[in-house]
Amino acid sequence: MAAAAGVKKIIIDTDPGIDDAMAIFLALRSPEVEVIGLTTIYGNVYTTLATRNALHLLEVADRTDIPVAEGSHLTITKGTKLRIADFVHGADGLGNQNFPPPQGKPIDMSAPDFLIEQANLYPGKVTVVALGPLTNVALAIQQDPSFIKNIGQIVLLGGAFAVNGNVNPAAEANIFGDPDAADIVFTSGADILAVGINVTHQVVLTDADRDKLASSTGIFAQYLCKILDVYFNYHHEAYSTKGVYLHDPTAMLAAINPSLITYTEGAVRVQTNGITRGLTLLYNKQKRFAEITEWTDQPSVKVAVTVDAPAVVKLVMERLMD
Ligand SMILES: O=c1[nH]cnc2c1ncn2[C@@H]1O[C@H](CO)[C@@H](O)[C@H]1O
Repeated sequence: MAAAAGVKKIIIDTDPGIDDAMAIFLALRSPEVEVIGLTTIYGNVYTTLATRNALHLLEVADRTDIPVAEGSHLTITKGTKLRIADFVHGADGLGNQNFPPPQGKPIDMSAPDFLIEQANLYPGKVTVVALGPLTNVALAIQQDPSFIKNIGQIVLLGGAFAVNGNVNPAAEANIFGDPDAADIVFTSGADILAVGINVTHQVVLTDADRDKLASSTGIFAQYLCKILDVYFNYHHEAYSTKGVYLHDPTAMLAAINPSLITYTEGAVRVQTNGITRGLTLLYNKQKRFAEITEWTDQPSVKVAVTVDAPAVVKLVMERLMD
């Protein structure tokens, strides 16, 4: 599909994942962006299954023209003990539906190499929307010193800024998945917008919204209603909210239309060990500390603070029911 001028090119780094599936479909239904690739990562599922699910979702959407590049199977420190959130998304990552295996295959290039290639090809024009742990993005930063200047923006779903996490009171799942990678990304100097669960927990798709989705004949609405049960059940058990949090769709819409959120700026560091491993801490730079520390001269990133939640839910509903 040829892209019109002014359309933002995006690469979705993803661990599908039920809310990832929603975010991917949302991007495919958004005229403001052109999805130029998916890269895969562990998180909600292992990387091999994330790749399979990414290919499957593109087949459901009839968009097999979009390449899928497989990402890292290990953390950036070569850790093999991964925390996989199959209890949120089902063993298959997509609501235990036993979908047939996809026909397609990933391209013959790793996710970090694909990110670097596309950033070089369209300098300043590509947005990475990172919906899982940040290993692939950190590897791209390490492998190519010009990546941080060639990449347009990195919009990431991650962190719990001044609120409790969702893995434990300290940490949000994507940052907890690879805290070392997250710290590399936050301190890289790239143009970064972090959308944390302090924001996404304000965006709830209610049981009534789901019923409305179910009444739509749109292919995405029909497909999502099949896989959403597991995600709703998990939320009913784990939270007292009457509905599910729209983490990945909110980050996707923040990338598509930044006016849906407001943000603050400052340096972000990630705790990489101890009981607060995965904690994200924002330094607002309002005090000039005399002492030289790990915070001194760190670049500023954008951290989302408010969201127009009704507008986000409305867009999600409209575009997925279309
Ligand atoms: O309770 C949870 N534990 C682990 N992962 C979760 C939980 N809830 C949602 N997610 C997944 O992690 C990201 C947001 O942190 C989202 O991508 C969501 O799918």
